[in-house]
Amino acid sequence: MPSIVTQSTSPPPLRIPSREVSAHKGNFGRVLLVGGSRGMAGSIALSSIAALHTGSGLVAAAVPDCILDCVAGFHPALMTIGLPDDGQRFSDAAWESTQDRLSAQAAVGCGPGITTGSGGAKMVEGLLAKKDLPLVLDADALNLIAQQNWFADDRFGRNKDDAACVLTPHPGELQRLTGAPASEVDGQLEAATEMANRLGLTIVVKGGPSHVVYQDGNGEADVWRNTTGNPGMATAGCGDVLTGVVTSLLGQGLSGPDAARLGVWIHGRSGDEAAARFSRAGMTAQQVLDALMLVADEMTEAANEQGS
Ligand SMILES: NC(=O)C1=CN([C@@H]2O[C@H](COP(=O)(O)OP(=O)(O)OC[C@H]3O[C@@H](n4cnc5c(N)ncnc54)[C@H](O)[C@@H]3O)[C@@H](O)[C@H]2O)[C@@H](O)CC1
Ligand SMILES: Nc1ncnc2c1ncn2[C@@H]1O[C@H](COP(=O)(O)OP(=O)(O)O)[C@@H](O)[C@H]1O
Ligand SMILES: [Mg+2]
Repeated sequence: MPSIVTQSTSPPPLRIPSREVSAHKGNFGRVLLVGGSRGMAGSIALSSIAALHTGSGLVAAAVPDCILDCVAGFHPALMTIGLPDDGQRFSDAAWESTQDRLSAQAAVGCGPGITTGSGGAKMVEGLLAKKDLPLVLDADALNLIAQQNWFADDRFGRNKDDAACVLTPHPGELQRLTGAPASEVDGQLEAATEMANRLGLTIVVKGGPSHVVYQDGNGEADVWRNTTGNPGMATAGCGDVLTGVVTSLLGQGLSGPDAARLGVWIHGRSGDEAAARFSRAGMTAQQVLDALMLVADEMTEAANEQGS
């Protein structure tokens, strides 16, 4: 088991450049969040709005057309793309309708609320195969990979010339992916380390605390332990928020390991701010989302550090 590097609660593990006075939306990336279904429209909305609060310039949610109006209603700045559905969730035609939009995206996040139907499976398989596209996979996208056993061989592995691919499983999803019991933290980190090394992925093992497992360039995986966050985040949708945060940071040009570590750190900071302003028992993913806009500048270098 590789040694674990524990992050200080402050400062963050890294910082992104402060914003130039002349900045425009294009400087901060256009990203796409793909998922949602009837009954789980909130998940993809949480991910998409989290990307906006993490600083993305442009964010669109690609959702089953049957929930488009619902998702669009969550935030006026969010753009929405209605994809073919079966009345509940993506139909098999959804992936074909998505492909020609991907070249414009700096990063894609997929999985929240997508369910494990065949339309979602075609979407996830297509995204996994697009190795030039920075990608975050969460929730049912991970459950589909487990069900289809897509990680049994190296077909979807990414080498150092490929774009980043970040997985964000909670322990239940990681158990489905690797067989390592959700109750055994060391076993799960070892399984994540094996997958990170074999497939060139960055893996966020979510929990209290979360860990990020990633290849550090000399071919061996490192394990990084986060120290922000609190049990108040054990509430529906907090993982969906993280998916949007990491997707946004990939879209702003960070590597997989950097986007995952900084994303987990700022996500936990938002959870801590939400707990302080409300309560651990009473906070929801909405408050974590709202707190994100309060702490987001903690990720950037002070202007004078930039000399601007
Ligand atoms: N408002 C919404 O639309 C929401 C939609 N969601 C979606 O619901 C779908 C299912 O996700 P869920 O995570 O709820 O369901 P899962 O079935 O994946 O996870 C729930 C089960 O996994 C295990 N598990 C989860 N976290 C664990 C931990 N930290 N330690 C040990 N075991 C753990 C437990 O057995 C738990 O009962 C996903 O697509 C997700 O995006 C959820 O994110 C909740 C909010
Ligand atoms: N006890 C805890 N301490 C710190 N963070 C936690 C704790 N419980 C849950 N979290 C965080 O909340 C999020 C839960 O993710 P997930 O289970 O995918 O939620 P959902 O799918 O409902 O959005 C993860 O980022 C996890 O690290
Ligand atoms: Mg989740």
